[in-house]
Amino acid sequence: MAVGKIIIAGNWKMHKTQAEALEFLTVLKSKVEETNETREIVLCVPFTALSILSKSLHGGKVRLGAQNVHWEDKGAYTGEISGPMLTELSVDYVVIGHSERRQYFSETDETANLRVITAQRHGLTPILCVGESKQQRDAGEAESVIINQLQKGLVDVDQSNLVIAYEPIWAIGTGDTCESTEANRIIRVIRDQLSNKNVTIQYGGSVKPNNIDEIMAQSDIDGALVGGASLDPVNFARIINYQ
Ligand SMILES: O=C(CO)COP(=O)(O)O
Repeated sequence: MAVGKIIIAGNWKMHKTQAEALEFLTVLKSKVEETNETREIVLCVPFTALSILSKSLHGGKVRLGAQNVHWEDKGAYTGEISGPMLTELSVDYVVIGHSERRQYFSETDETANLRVITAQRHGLTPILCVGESKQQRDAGEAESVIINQLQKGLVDVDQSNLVIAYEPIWAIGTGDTCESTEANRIIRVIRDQLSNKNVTIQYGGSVKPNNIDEIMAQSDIDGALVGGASLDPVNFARIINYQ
């Protein structure tokens, strides 16, 4: 059904060597040849796989994404990566503010905001991740947490080049998917916060071949950000080719 452009993105997190990435791509390409052009396919891969995939994807229907970008173009920031380093490799998307970055690497709404603005300055499309923890949900705070993340994360952001991913933390990597109707309800809450109502808003958290059809049948869900199930090309292709 979808409101914004449909984008199905795989977030490989810290998985796959270059050799494994190429092997994956060979299988995936063969399975998405017939995929409708209105569905954008994105692979958000480790930095080390960007170069080789960039060469193999050239001109194809699969787009490349990174998993982070720093707000400075260069400098003494050990372990970080800059916008020009990504655009040189034909990267189009970048995941920002993922809950794993927030939880394990002290990423904040303020740094996520700087990264989103920087991504846009370089012509990259940021995929800003928001979502509540189990504790926050149980306390009835899901909406207020997400609204706060959006208000801080979207300061001075151009909403004409933006993707939001709603990823409830308790549903990530747990097999515990958020009910699709509930994901749709929260995504409407997110859309209400935006000035551009056509922003692509994805759902992420235990998306699998057996639940994607129901998720994508919802009125406001414009795609998925897929973790574990995007590591297998057959599973990921089934998700891309949802009914
Ligand atoms: O974090 C996610 C995507 O960014 C979701 O991960 P899973 O699909 O493994 O739950």
